[in-house]
Amino acid sequence: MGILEKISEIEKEIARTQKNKATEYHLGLLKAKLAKYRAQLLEPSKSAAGKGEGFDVMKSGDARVALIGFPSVGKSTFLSLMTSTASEAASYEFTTLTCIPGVIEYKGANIQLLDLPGIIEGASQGKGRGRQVIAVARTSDVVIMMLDATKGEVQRSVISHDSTLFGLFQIHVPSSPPKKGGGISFNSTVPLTQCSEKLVQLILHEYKMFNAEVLFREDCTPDDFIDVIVGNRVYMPCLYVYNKIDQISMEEVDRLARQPHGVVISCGMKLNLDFLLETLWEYLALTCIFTKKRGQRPDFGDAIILRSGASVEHVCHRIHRTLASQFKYALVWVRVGLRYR
Ligand SMILES: Nc1nc2c(ncn2[C@@H]2O[C@H](COP(=O)(O)OP(=O)(O)OP(=O)(O)O)[C@@H](O)[C@H]2O)c(=O)[nH]1
Ligand SMILES: [K+]
Ligand SMILES: [Mg+2]
Repeated sequence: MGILEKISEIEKEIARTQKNKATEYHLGLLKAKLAKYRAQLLEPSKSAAGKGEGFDVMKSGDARVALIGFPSVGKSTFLSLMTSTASEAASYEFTTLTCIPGVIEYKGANIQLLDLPGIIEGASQGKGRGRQVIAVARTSDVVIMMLDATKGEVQRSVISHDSTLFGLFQIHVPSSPPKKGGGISFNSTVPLTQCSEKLVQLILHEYKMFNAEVLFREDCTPDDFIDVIVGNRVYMPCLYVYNKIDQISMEEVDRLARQPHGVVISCGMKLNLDFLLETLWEYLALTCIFTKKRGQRPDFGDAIILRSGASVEHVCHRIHRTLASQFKYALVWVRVGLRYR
């Protein structure tokens, strides 16, 4: 049986199992299995055949942004508008079938923008090109979720609540090998209403973990616990962009513009694109370093652009590869802004 079938079998079994105290362990076990298979789906396949063809785009520039969304929301139109690359746009779904890179030049930075095929419900389970799209999205610094403003509400809720993009927000890290001896110790600092020692043991055994110290500091659900085991959830900065606002009323535009992490635009009428760039820039949280010669004003036209968290050593490497080894000290001035996340 293939993984997809196994997943669907388990999902069916979960659906037909009544939820009560007596079935709690059984359900927990099923969910653990389900999560395990899903994680397998998201791992790159062993055989190179059929894997990611047309999706392996080299990283370039200072940052990478992936365009994710349902078919025909205007992803390719957006890429063609913002970069000098043309990506075919048309009124039928699945116009784009591979990953198409372009470059946005903004504030002296080169931001690589990736156009991708439309995703459909069930993408993370391998439907359509879902797996490849998600794999590319995970390599980016910010994800733009593009939505059709005329269907914005529905699309956004599907994207964020359905398991469609489960994998996008979760980076799989293999668990460390078990320590010799020990077994499983179980403790909690709060009363647990949803997980029990037995259930935790079952879940851990399912993941072949026989030695572990488990401490609950919150009243977690079995799903929360599984998330912790499968890997650390890493949430990527994500901007919801409602395109095609030329098709909806002003009241509706106003309402969408107030959605959290939301920006409204129209590619067709070139509306609000500057604000989108400004917001994207904020989400990228890049650090701009300007150099200055002694006694002269800094050259604000020419920035060294680094990801946040970069060190002085990184700056040295960007100036000259031998600079770091001869480096003695640096004078650093910092410009602070109020609008930082
Ligand atoms: N009215 C309106 N139509 C738009 C806008 N932006 C794009 N479109 C149209 O929407 C249709 C789909 O655009 P695409 O850019 O192909 O959409 P896509 O998301 O790349 O589609 P797939 O590659 O098939 O997933 C085209 O007919 C575009 O002309 C907009 O702001 N307003
Ligand atoms: K299209
Ligand atoms: Mg397209």
